[in-house]
Amino acid sequence: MRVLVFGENGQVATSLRKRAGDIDVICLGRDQADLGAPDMLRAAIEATDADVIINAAAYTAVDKAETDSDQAEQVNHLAVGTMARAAAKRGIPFLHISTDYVFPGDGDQPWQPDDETGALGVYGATKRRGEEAIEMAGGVYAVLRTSWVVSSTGNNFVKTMLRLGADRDVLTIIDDQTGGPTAADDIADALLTMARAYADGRKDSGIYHFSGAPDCTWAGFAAEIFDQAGITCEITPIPTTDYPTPAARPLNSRLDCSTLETDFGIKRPDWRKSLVTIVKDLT
Ligand SMILES: NC(=O)C1=CN([C@@H]2O[C@H](COP(=O)(O)OP(=O)(O)OC[C@H]3O[C@@H](n4cnc5c(N)ncnc54)[C@H](OP(=O)(O)O)[C@@H]3O)[C@@H](O)[C@H]2O)C=CC1
Ligand SMILES: Cc1cn([C@H]2C[C@H](O)[C@@H](COP(=O)(O)OP(=O)(O)O[C@H]3O[C@@H](C)C(=O)[C@@H](O)[C@H]3O)O2)c(=O)[nH]c1=O
Ligand SMILES: [Mg+2]
Repeated sequence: MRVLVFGENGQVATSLRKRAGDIDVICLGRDQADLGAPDMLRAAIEATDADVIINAAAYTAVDKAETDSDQAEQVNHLAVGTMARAAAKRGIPFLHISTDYVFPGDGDQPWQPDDETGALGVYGATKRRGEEAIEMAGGVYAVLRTSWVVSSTGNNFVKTMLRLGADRDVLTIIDDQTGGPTAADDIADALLTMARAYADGRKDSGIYHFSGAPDCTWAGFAAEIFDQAGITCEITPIPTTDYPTPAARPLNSRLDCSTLETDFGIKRPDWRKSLVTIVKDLT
């Protein structure tokens, strides 16, 4: 089985190669497939002999997107539509990754895949338009919404905490945003399981949720990171209102992941176990 991946150096693309096993995973970097160049995307899909396509490339700089919205729109929406239409034309199933930031974050109930969206910022809004473009393309697809992605490569909260925690005696960390930290390796495993089902003939399309368990706040996440890394750094829990950022973030990022288990047998992984490997790699 062969999988064509858009994205090469990101957290999830790196994990897809690492976790491929006997699956032939071919990653296209910016030089081979720039998401700003629709012709390159169409040409790559027209030429591929892959059984499944996964898009692991995205504009993920949440705050920067507020002032760089044209670029975020191109990468997270327009390019995704181009890929999905080209995949539909070839009859190749298209797997895509989206985010908890498509939701407004009110309430305290886990979001269901068919709940009404309402992004608070440009990043989330462009990611939602990308999902809609896939739904409209008419092919076989699955969108996997995940949250709080961490790994031993790329930029993420674990790396930031290991860096800041080593330097400071005290850190103020948001304690009223709740969600599920998710290891890129676990996302890769989920996507490869899904890819296998589609390569084996699955025809049902849909949006699914996938995040690590248990849900926690960023302060709770930081505490576990410091604990595992043996870092002594006091955490002062703060409300979001004390941490102003260009983009607003959802307070409630809990994702109900049950349909992924029903349809694909994929359970929520314990992020604390996946974190052990990441902390080991980074320390
Ligand atoms: N990070 C997170 O916390 C979360 C991420 N997600 C989603 O998961 C998916 C994977 O995210 P993650 O692996 O963390 O992302 P990263 O930011 O680690 O990687 C994004 C990748 O996209 C590539 N990319 C960006 N712009 C372009 C472009 N114009 N042309 C080609 N490639 C481009 C980057 O390439 P280069 O290396 O060359 O810059 C990079 O390899 C994304 O869809 C994201 O929205 C969902 C929830 C949380
Ligand atoms: C560095 C730092 C961050 N924080 C907070 C800010 C923020 O709410 C939270 C996490 O910081 P980040 O910069 O990692 O947040 P952010 O980049 O918004 O993370 C998001 O990225 C996109 C791509 C997604 O799709 C989301 O699921 C989510 O993972 O921690 C503190 O409270 N104190 C600190 O010292
Ligand atoms: Mg970030």
